Amino acid sequence: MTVMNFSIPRTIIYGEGSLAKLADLKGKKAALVTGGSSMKRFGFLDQAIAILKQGGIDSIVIDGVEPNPSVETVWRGAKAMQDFEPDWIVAIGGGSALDAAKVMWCFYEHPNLTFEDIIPVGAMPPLRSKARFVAIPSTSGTASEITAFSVITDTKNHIKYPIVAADMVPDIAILDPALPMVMPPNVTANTGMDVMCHAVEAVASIAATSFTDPYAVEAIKLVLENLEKAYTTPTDKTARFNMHNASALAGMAFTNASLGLVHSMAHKIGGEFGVTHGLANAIMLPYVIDFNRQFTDKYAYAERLLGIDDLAQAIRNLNKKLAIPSTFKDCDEVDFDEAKFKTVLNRMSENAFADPCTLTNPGTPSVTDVKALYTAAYYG
Ligand SMILES: NC(=O)c1ccc[n+]([C@@H]2O[C@H](COP(=O)([O-])OP(=O)(O)OC[C@H]3O[C@@H](n4cnc5c(N)ncnc54)[C@H](O)[C@@H]3O)[C@@H](O)[C@H]2O)c1
Ligand SMILES: CCCCCCO
Ligand SMILES: [Fe+2]
Repeated sequence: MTVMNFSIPRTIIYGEGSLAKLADLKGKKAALVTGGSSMKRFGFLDQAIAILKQGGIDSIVIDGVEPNPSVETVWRGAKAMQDFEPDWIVAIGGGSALDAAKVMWCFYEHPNLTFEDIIPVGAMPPLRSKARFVAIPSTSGTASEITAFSVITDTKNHIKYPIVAADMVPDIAILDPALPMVMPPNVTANTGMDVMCHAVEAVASIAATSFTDPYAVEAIKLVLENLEKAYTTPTDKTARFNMHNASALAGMAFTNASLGLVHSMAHKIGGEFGVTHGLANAIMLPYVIDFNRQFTDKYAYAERLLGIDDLAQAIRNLNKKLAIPSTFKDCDEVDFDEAKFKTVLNRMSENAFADPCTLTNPGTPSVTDVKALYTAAYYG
């Protein structure tokens, strides 16, 4: 029997009003990292600055983190941290902001590293010699507030790299449902289906254990019961609270069990076309479940526990209620030009095959299998 590890943040603070707990941080200086538009617009960024000040902590803001954050953005933030020398890093926003902040933190603590140095799984050197990390998610969600992962895009080769390092698990996660409550319906839908995908892929993962399955199955249950409500009634506090917790629960599962082929493929089609991560996951998830059934009975395990007949069909039904298209061809979020799709298909399939998430897929696909799955998800 091999030695296993199960790690999650030391402290997870959740529920209405939990943002105020920032006042309990002990320290002198904090660097706040955010995308900036929604957190500024809805006042959460100013609230965080004021609460930190109450606790005696001065802060700077590193904003402008873009969706699918780039290496350039990470270096810009790391430089600002090297100049300010914070003892806390407070990331507030969506997964893009939280992910960018994690790698900024790494380059703040290790300024001589290159991005290529940290691409190999587990290659990042230890963190926390200069700062500790608080993550405050505004989407429900990528669960970057829980995970040992960060996804950064190399704009030179259009590849999204999942960076994997245990030290990147935040010290504190603050799950205040007031933040995701202001998400517009399309962001609610896309990020909510990312939660579903995290949970389903974690259950089917070859690294799934009795430590991870309970979190993953509970997350699937909460998404099935709450996502449509959060989408149709954005101010429903119970639905937002349950979705925000579902995101973190799924995160506790997949930060330890990792994911599978859907995420590998979502990373690479995201790098090529810029499609939103959760939307790409939502479109592809049913196709990959149908493909993976030949390798695993874990979908049937989850169906029995949840009392549902066909998980892939339940996901197709939920996608429809969330106005998520069943194919990339019908997806109007980005221009999925057919000629470009055909041109990049081979490269995208090879890159997805090489993505770390493929390692824990319940079965090993061939590059031809990946191409066939992209094609099925493109045309239907
Ligand atoms: N680290 C991990 O474990 C992990 C897991 C899954 C995905 N990811 C990565 O996370 C990124 C996606 O993050 P995301 O899905 O949270 O989206 P995001 O951070 O890219 O944000 C999407 C959009 O929603 C807006 N937004 C965010 N919160 C909002 C709110 N409360 N109200 C209104 N608008 C809001 C943002 O400004 C942005 O325009 C991708 O790069 C993906 O690869 C990381
Ligand atoms: C190896 C796990 C990487 C997780 C990335 C989530 O998009
Ligand atoms: Fe994801």
